[in-house]
Amino acid sequence: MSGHAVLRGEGLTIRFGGLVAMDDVDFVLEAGEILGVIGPNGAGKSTLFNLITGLYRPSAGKVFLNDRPLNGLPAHRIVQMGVSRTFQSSRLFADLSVLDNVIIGMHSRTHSGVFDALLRPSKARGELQQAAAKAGDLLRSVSASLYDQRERAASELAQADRRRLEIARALAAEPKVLLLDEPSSGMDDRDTDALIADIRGITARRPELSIMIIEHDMRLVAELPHRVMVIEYGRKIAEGSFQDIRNMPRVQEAYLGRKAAAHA
Ligand SMILES: Nc1ncnc2c1ncn2[C@@H]1O[C@H](COP(=O)(O)OP(=O)(O)OP(=O)(O)O)[C@@H](O)[C@H]1O
Repeated sequence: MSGHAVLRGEGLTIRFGGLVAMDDVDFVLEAGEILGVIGPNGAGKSTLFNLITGLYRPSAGKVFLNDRPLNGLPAHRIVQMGVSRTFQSSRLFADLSVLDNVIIGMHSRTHSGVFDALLRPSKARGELQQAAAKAGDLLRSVSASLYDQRERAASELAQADRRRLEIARALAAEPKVLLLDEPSSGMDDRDTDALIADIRGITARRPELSIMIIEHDMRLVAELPHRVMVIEYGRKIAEGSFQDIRNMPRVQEAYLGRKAAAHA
């Protein structure tokens, strides 16, 4: 890690009617860092990602990418600037091939549009061929088994491979920051171990990539993130190494309830 803040949130707040889903949250993500985001169901974790990626506009507060404010920018512009994400529920194009799903993830980096396709088809075709080669390389670098399945429709993949493909597609936009929303959901222990190894492989090849990862699987949270922040009722209640935060009474209460934590 470089100590340089790539992504920063200041005083992030959002209200939905009477509900304060995010309440004055500050965070910093350093270059090359993996930051875990944990908290009970409904705590506001996905809301945080939605605020960062421009799907939600904060009621107050700001997000900066390398000191440039992201507030008010449309979601596609934020992807172009270097923040990409996966979603809790699959957003893959189910009928398209694995390779085509990755090529679509690259579209913010390819320059031919509809007019090029109509008026300068050879240019568009050339770009597409390059994109296919690049998408193949990317798939291979994320997972050899995904690469072997590159011609299959996304809908035919096993659940764990779909999750891998979502990560590959998000990486296709060549992000500086990757946001992973519960990547291990629906996975058994074996798949989760493979996912941990995949993410390690990704960061080994891209040491500057910064990752925020929302997770419920504590094995993954214990192994991957350098630092973990804990959210409850839209507020940040703790931050530190997994070893530090796991024993904090405040964190145990959030997960177990006050009485149970006292007996834990
Ligand atoms: N668009 C919205 N309109 C109204 N309420 C919303 C909206 N988005 C989120 N919320 C509310 O904000 C709160 C936080 O939701 P969020 O999905 O961020 O929680 P979470 O921590 O990601 O939960 P989980 O772990 O179950 O995925 C919840 O009470 C949710 O109902």
